[in-house]
This record gives sequence, C-alpha cells and structure tokens, in this order.
Amino acid sequence: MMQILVIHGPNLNLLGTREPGVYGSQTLAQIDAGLAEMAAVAGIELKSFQSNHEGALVDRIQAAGSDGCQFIIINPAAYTHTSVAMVDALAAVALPFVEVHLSNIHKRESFRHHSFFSARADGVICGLGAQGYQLALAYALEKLKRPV
Ligand SMILES: O=C(O)[C@]1(O)C[C@H](CCCOc2ccccc2)[C@@H](O)[C@H](O)C1
Repeated sequence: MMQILVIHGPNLNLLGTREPGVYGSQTLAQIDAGLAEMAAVAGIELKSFQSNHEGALVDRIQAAGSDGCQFIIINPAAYTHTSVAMVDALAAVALPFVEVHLSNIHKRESFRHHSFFSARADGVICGLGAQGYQLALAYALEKLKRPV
C-alpha cells in the first residue's frame, strides 16, 4: 500500500493544550486521526511521527527512504528556522515533501520568517491551521495518483 508520512517537530505534542489562539484547539492526535481517515478513503496508509529531538527527526526522515514512504508532509516547528541536518536528511532520501505551518510565520517574529526547508519543498502552506495539513495531504494524494 502506498504510504505518506507526516512529521511533526518539537512542542507540537502540546497542540490543543496551550496557545489555542496561535495554533488552534485540535490536539495532534485529532489532526493525525483526520489525516489518516482522509488517506484511508484514498487507499493510502498514513504514518505520523512527532519528536522534540532533532536527531530523532533526522533518523525518522532517513528511515522513510526505505520503509515504503512515497511522500512526506512536515511541520518542522522551531527546527524550521535552524535545522540544516533535517534538510540534508530530506535531500538524502529524495522524497517529495510539503512544508506545513499552523500559524502564518510571515506575520510573526522576524526569526520565524526564514525556513531552511521551503526552497526544497514542493510547496509551503502556512497560516491555515490544521486545514493546512489536510490541503497538503490532498496535494500528496493527487500527486501519487498522477506522478509527473
Ligand atoms: O506555525 C507552526 O506550525 C510552527 O511550525 C509552530 C512552531 C512551534 C510549535 C509549538 O507548538 C505549540 C503548540 C501548543 C503550545 C505551545 C507550542 C513554531 O516554532 C514555528 O515558527 C511555526
């Protein structure tokens, strides 16, 4: 079965418990459940991974290269703005990915305006809350159906 991997970076395990005005009120489990349901309708297996540790995120990206994953949806969270290591891992596995941010990083503090990931992403969705993940998944499902 075709697989899509969703990767969530540090502190996203706190979704729904704090800062709902910035990141929404859905928990990560609720977001993932909705994505898994959407993928299942299309006959695709959705895998999800969250970590607060950069090395664990690098390891999970590397594993995606050999565990049947064909597309990655990633919210690198704070590592968006710092992690060359994660971007190098994405380049190494050479899987297409969409970068997602719940908040509009361009309307926030200046240190959030730069992403090390965006230049390599198929696309970037930010500021649309949890729906951003769903839009990224809709894109991925279409791409897997009709690879260029
Ligand atoms: O808007 C996004 O999705 C971010 O990736 C979220 C990151 C922060 C994730 C922290 O998530 C929390 C959720 C609830 C409570 C506290 C933090 C932030 O560092 C990025 O600049 C933008």
